[in-house]
Amino acid sequence: MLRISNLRVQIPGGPTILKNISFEVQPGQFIAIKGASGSGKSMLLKSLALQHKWSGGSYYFEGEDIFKQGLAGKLKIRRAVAYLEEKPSLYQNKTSLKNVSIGAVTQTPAWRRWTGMLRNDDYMGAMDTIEKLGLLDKAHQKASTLSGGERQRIAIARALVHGAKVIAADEPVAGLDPHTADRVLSDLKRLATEQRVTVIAVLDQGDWAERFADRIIGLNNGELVLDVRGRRLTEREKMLL
Ligand SMILES: Nc1ncnc2c1ncn2[C@@H]1O[C@H](COP(=O)(O)OP(=O)(O)OP(=O)(O)O)[C@@H](O)[C@H]1O
Repeated sequence: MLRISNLRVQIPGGPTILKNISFEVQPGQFIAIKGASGSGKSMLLKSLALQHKWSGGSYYFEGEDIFKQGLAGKLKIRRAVAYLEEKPSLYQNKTSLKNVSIGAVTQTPAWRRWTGMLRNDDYMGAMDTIEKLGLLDKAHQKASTLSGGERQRIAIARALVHGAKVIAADEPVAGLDPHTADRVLSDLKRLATEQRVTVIAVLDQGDWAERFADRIIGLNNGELVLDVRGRRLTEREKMLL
């Protein structure tokens, strides 16, 4: 579904943040990214979502060479790969439902952001997705009153409603209590197994990666040093990170 070859990100006149990163991603996989602070985890997710410029490498999405397609290719990725920040930005004064249906700031025409108007099919689709994430009782609550875990799940619903096939979540459980973190990751896991949504999440703390992911990718100093499937990391592998 995604094929990344020799991804390189260099800051102009500055350091190289990612070097020769290559891997493939299948639909429905739940991939955890691990690595020390500054190893390039966020940059990798941003690069996959084309939120940061690539300095080199090739990017195939569903068999098509994205960079050869110019703007059309970039728009495809922007739609298909949703980058979720650690603390998702929501419109605080709008309800969960409006946040989910209006969409992310970058994807929404200005007039819809201002009016908050919804079409009927937007409304139904948004409510269905909110229900799938177990937040039906929060649909009409203002975003400013949601808990951290609820905000994460509303951001996930928003991404799905707007056509995301890949959720690239940057530390989605940082700062959440264990019960809430479990809930967020269980929802992501369910989306992966039942709806074939691909999840790529930075999961650095505790054993979340081992518990939820079916694959762990490890970064060290901008390089991919581990790609392990279906098992825990060995002590020797942990030393590589
Ligand atoms: N725009 C930028 N300009 C210069 N350096 C940058 C830029 N963005 C990231 N970096 C550097 O790239 C490196 C990797 O950053 P990144 O945020 O991807 O790390 P990370 O693995 O997510 O770290 P953490 O776990 O601390 O969030 C860091 O050293 C960071 O300072």
